[in-house]
Amino acid sequence: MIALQILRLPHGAGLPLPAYATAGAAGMDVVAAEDVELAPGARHAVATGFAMAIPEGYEVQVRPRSGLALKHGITCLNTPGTIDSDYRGEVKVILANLGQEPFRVVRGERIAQLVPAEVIRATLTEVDLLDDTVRGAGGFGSTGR
Ligand SMILES: O=c1ccn([C@H]2C[C@H](O)[C@@H](COP(=O)(O)OP(=O)(O)OP(=O)(O)O)O2)c(=O)[nH]1
Ligand SMILES: [Mg+2]
Repeated sequence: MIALQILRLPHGAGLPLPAYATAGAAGMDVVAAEDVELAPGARHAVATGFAMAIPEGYEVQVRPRSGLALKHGITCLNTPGTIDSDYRGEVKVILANLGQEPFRVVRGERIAQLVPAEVIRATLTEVDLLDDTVRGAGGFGSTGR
């Protein structure tokens, strides 16, 4: 459990803050703060009406909702979206319509979910040679279908 600070922005007035739908839900559902019509193939950074402060060492991932994906072809284009711990701007959900029909995003409807995660940072050491492995440079289906 981590504590997130959330700041409601003026256009988020009256909207529910992100919330877990059930006791065991992994993600907090996020609602849209604007109405948007998404044509097939279109994308839009949908306003959520809030900003937040995430503790250092964590991120928050923005993930699609499977119901919207399955029924309407609506996904988060950059899934999982990354909210950095030092970001203080409005959280936006980059929705894309991969379906065949126009999709209407309605203010107040749940469009995505937020999942906090621990961040492991790395240091880089430049070397002249990498160690040998059985896989070597094989990838992208090298082991068969
Ligand atoms: O779905 C998303 C993804 C990102 N962001 C915000 C928070 C994040 O901290 C910032 C930058 O995101 P990212 O690093 O993915 O984008 P970038 O293209 O690398 O932009 P930047 O140069 O600002 O890091 O944009 C969102 O609100 N929603
Ligand atoms: Mg970035």
